[in-house]
Amino acid sequence: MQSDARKTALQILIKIQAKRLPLDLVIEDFQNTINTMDPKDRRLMNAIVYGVLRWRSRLDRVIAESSRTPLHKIEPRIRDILRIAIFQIIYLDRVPESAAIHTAVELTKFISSTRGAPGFVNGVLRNVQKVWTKIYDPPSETPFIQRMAWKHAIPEWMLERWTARFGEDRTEILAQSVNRIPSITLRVNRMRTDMENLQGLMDEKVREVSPNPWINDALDFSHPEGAIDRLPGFRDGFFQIQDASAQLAGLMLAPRSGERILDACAGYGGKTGHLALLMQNKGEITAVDLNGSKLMRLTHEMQRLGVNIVKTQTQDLTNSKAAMNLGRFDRIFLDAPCSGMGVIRRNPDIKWNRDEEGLKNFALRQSKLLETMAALLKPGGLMVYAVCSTEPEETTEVIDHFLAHHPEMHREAPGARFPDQARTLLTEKNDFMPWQETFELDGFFATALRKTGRRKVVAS
Ligand SMILES: C[S@@+](CC[C@H](N)C(=O)[O-])C[C@H]1O[C@@H](n2cnc3c(N)ncnc32)[C@H](O)[C@@H]1O
Repeated sequence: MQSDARKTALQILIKIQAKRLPLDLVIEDFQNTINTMDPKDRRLMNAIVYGVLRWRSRLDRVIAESSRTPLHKIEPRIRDILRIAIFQIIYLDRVPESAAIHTAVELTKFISSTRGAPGFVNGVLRNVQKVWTKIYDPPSETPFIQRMAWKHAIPEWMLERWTARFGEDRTEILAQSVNRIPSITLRVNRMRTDMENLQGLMDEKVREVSPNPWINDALDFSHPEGAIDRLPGFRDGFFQIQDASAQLAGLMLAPRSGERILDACAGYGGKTGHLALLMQNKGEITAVDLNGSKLMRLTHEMQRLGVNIVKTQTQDLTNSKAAMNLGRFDRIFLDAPCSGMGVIRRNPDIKWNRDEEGLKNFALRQSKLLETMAALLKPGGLMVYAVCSTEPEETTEVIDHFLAHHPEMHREAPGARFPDQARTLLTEKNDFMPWQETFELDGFFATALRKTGRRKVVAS
């Protein structure tokens, strides 16, 4: 019988590759299967999926060196099986080489009807041990960009733009950091419990639990014993998982009890839960997303947290006319869809699913969303524009372009709710822009924009 861990890992990798779908969405699709796995299998499955995506181009180099068939001519599903096996041989000490090869051959029989496929996989993998140590690291004379791409498994186009912006030294640190496995951060639900109680509950089920240095009411931890929803206090709504960067962006909006808030692009409700907490569950939050099934999950999430001030609406917010049906808001959080290039360490598929053209398309969509938000914000109101990226197209350039066309909107420094210790993460213009390589935070961008008056219509 084929091990569930490897089979599920393979199915996830095939789906990501074939449909260019984001890892988190694909994992969602497999959640029922994952929930039935025992913790050991689930850990192995996670290690394989994330490991293969993290090191993909390096693993492919080993395949190319070990196979007589050129890499691009190998059937994509067989390529994924080879990547899974090579990842185990190189990175997972606990898996003997023979087991990695045997399970790869079994997987091949399971998914391929091509007669020679199992023999081909067996033959390639028998060569791996001989070749991988010779070619895994680049020769020292390799030019910088190619050396970084080889060593850290990062596409050259990303390294080129980072090197042009930051120089070689910082790019190297950034390249290393995107492959580090980050700790997980949770936000304590103060309506249900407190830090001390939750830390006590967590202590036995996770490792390295400690208060997050940037923000109050947040705990960092690693190596959860099982799935997050099995951790103590989860079912009781004691916490929500959310990186400190995203929490700091929520504090920039600083919503108050009784206000009318729009959570635009609300997704599964990470920000919604935080905003409701800041409002002490008093007032009204309208959570909007293009994806209705995400909003259904958001509704369950709010029930779990004990939040009852949220109503949801499935809507395309790039259509500013249609959005007027939502009414006007005191504050708006726009968590815009983006490349996610600040969170590669959590979503390593982003390395292989993005290109420069795509950044321009994101920027166009972000600009349209900002236009809608400008119309929905009450005079005197505040909005926060946020993306989990630090690429200029999606951050400063989008905002500078927007402000040039909206004299009624102004950047504003975060208010008193923003923690003092995090002010070092603000730029000269008061944009919040932490760097993942320096601060152990997700790469992020958020800016607060105040609407100071009505927009003047200029006669042409
Ligand atoms: C960055 S994610 C939101 C994450 C969420 N706010 C959270 O904290 O968990 C961006 C969201 O924008 C949604 N989206 C994309 N295009 C949209 C549009 N035109 N109108 C409304 N929502 C959109 C996506 O479905 C996705 O859920």
